[in-house]
Amino acid sequence: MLSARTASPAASLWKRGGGAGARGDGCTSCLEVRRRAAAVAVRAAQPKRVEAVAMESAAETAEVAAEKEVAAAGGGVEDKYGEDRATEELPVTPWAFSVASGYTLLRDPHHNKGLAFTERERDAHYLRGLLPPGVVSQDLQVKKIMHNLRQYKVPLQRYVAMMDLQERNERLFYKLLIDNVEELLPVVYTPTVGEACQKYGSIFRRPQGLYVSLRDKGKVLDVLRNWPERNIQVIVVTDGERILGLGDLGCQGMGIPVGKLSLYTALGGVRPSACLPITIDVGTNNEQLLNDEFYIGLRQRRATGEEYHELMEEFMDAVKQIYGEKVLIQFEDFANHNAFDLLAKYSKSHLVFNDDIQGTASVVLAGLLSSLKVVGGTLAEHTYLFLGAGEAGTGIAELIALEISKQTNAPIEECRKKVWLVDSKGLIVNSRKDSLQPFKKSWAHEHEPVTTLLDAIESIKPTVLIGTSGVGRAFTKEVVEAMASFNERPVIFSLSNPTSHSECTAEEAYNWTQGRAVFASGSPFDPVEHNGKIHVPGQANNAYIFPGFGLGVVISGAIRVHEDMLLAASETLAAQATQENFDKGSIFPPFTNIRKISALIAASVAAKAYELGLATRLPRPRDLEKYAESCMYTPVYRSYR
Ligand SMILES: O=C([O-])CC(=O)C(=O)O
Ligand SMILES: [Mg+2]
Repeated sequence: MLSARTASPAASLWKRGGGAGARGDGCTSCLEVRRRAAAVAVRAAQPKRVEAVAMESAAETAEVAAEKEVAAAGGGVEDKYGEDRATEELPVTPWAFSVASGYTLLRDPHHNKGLAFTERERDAHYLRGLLPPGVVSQDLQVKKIMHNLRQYKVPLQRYVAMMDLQERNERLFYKLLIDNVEELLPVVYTPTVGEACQKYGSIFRRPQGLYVSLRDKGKVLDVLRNWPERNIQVIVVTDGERILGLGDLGCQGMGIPVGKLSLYTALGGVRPSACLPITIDVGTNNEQLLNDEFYIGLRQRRATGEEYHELMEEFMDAVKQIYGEKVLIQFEDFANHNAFDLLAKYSKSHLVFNDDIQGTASVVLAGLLSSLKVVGGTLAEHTYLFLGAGEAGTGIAELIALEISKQTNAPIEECRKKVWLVDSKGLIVNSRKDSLQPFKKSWAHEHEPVTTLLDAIESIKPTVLIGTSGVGRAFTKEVVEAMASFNERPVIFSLSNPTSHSECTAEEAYNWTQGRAVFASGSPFDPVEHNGKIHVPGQANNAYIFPGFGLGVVISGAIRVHEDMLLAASETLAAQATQENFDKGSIFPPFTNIRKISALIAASVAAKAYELGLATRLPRPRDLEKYAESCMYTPVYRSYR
């Protein structure tokens, strides 16, 4: 049993409960109390952590109390999902705890409210004098921080300010992000997160995720145990080898899992404490970083082959051992040569999802489905040409073929023939088949060799051109004009990230097609005026998909990801684009509606998981959309009375 210990001189006894967990009533709050009590007991088995645990569990109890309040007031109780799993898995033990208060509370980002602590809370939690007398609302705090952020002219300064806020006051960070999503997405996500990763060593303040390095081989389980949260639902993991289109950034790729998971919470409503960012450090081949005195990772060239795969295997086993089989593991920004193999290998034994292959595919398919409402025809009636045959290119190509097959009942091999890919050596054709990497082989169609993109366009005459090459400005004026010469409304997607790697800019796409292009990009572009008309380019970024997709997986307790779940997500997103969006030039709904969209995506993904027999959360909630919404984290402050 964990005895209550004072975490700091200012800590106070909050509540004591002998055997509360043993009570048999089944209300949600009680389940939550039992789960947390059990989690505390498990953590208490690690003696040196007792103090931190006492603080944490007690502070969490404030949330539990607030949840009870919300429930008593007739409001929804958030964070319902995941409780059953924890209560199932962890033993129930009598317990007692104390709460962090005073100075410690102000420095605990999960519970700090800064000047928003009320007079009563200041009295109850030894905060008098530690704060200036002014009491402000959370809305005013948001207003002030937005005002301050807008003073910064350099995007990286905004990024650092946002990270500082996340470290200082988590709920305020998420409130800011949710309330100002269109303005702040480019700060915490692409393009700024790319620059942040490049300079991560210099701007590094506090670790925001878990680092698993080659040095931890044989001890990965212990490393994972050091993470303070037990009830993890989503992990985003990278090995930093292909960060956006920026290449190998080694250990500094950590900015990506951190950014992706903050969107899981802000856009998809997964609790921050259920999210775990991880970077696997096997070295880097980036000479500049190896010679950078501020580099934070292992100073060695990348481990490959057996050494690499042994570490990955140990990691994947450890995750399953600690968090069970219902934790979603999102692979992010691995290089092609590992990404496909890892996905194929672990999709048989783990709940895995590759955002760059599957998430990007799902959002682009959604973009294509809604483009059809503008350009006409069916998916099968169009011809697709890709520049770039890596994770995104082949992932999107496969999902297009799958959807065509679903719509037409034609065999998938036939449907693939509608899709052509160009890589660094030219058009992927049959005569190259023997020398192609395995993931490219199914795209080697019968055609004479063609070496340039322009020649491929002239020969194939695609109606849709998609850039997934990572090569900035690869869609030249000639390329875009060629597309416009035989298409009334050429569909052109420049998907590479960050903005500097986009195959063409929004302005170029509209100018070179006399405003006729149906354009979308991976990173955001500002609206463009062409001949008096304002075009608002859509952002075909996987951020539309993965937060809702992950929520759907979590709330259904799915144990595997199936491609039909990706198709369901695409169709749901596509259905959200309205005529009003099309009139403005975008084939996507604005990000301002993203939480609603995420709930819809979650509901359709969960419905598919139930249909496929992959869901374990039973009974199936009757109204999945309402259920998804009720599960979503909201960042309003709890009251600590
Ligand atoms: O992070 C993004 O903006 C999209 C993505 O997954 C990538 O480019 O690798
Ligand atoms: Mg990515």
